[in-house]
Amino acid sequence: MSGEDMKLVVVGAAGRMGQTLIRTIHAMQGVRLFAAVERAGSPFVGRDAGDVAGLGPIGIAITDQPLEAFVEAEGVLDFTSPAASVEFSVLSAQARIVHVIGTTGCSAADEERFSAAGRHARIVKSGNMSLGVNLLGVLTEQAARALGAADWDIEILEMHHKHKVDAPSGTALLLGQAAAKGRAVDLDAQSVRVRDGHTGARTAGTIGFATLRGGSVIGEHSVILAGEGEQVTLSHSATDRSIFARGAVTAALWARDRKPGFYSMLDVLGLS
Ligand SMILES: NC(=O)C1=CN([C@@H]2O[C@H](COP(=O)(O)OP(=O)(O)OC[C@H]3O[C@@H](n4cnc5c(N)ncnc54)[C@H](OP(=O)(O)O)[C@@H]3O)[C@@H](O)[C@H]2O)C=CC1
Ligand SMILES: O=C(O)C1=N[C@H](C(=O)O)C[C@H](O)C1
Repeated sequence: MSGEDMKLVVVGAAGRMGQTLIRTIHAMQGVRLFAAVERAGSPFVGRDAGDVAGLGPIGIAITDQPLEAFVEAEGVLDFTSPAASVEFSVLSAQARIVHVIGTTGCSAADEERFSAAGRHARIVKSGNMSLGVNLLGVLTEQAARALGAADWDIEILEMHHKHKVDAPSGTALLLGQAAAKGRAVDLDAQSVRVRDGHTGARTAGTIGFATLRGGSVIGEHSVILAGEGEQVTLSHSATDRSIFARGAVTAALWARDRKPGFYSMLDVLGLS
């Protein structure tokens, strides 16, 4: 275990999560911001990362040269877009460093690329980096196992801010996977992602998703288990993005001394 502060790069530094990560690194022990990256052509390139994050100047100019930053750093915190995260995973494998990926909306092909990068990098990826949601996942799996599919219907409801581009949220899918695991079924085969028009009655055993978007909502998730004459609702409300940023930094510190691999927040939190 190194006694030095872990040198971290934030990619997507000017985004909602990028700025939160910069403030969180500034406030946490054991880590320091080494570089901040935005895409080539971004108006934020060349600006002071601390200024952009609302901290005031910290002497780190946002760069559009990720590899130069990665080879000198120990970890990357990445909340960007699926295409960007795939590119960054190739670079983090080249640099053989820690890569924490919070990006959602990734395809199965993207996941294969991350897994391949995990042969050289230490990748931690999760649709939600908060302790609360990962605990909710464990509770969802237990509830789904205990309440049988013949009598209990599972619906997952989420709401996020109006800027969010993917649906269902990564968290909703994480919770759906947990419910499917509890029921020992394949989520892809059982999920109902959209309902519209004359849908017919609900098929027993399916796991339904409903998506709401509006305003500045950071993240609201509920897992509803609906039975005859009673309902169990498990839910989580995010009121501050720092919960995701603290989780991401914790994941980077956890992965620092691990072997290359593809890990989840459940591994980091000891909930797997
Ligand atoms: N797992 C978790 O706990 C959480 C996950 N998320 C996920 O994180 C992602 C980002 O969310 P959010 O911060 O709200 O989104 P934003 O759009 O605010 O931020 C994304 C940032 O990444 C930048 N970016 C995109 N492509 C590149 C690239 N190739 N190189 C460098 N920078 C790039 C964007 O720049 P530009 O605007 O120029 O495209 C933007 O600044 C989403 O997928 C979201 O769902 C969010 C919160 C928690
Ligand atoms: O885009 C967001 O904001 C969030 N995205 C993640 C998701 O898709 O679940 C996590 C969190 O809910 C915020």
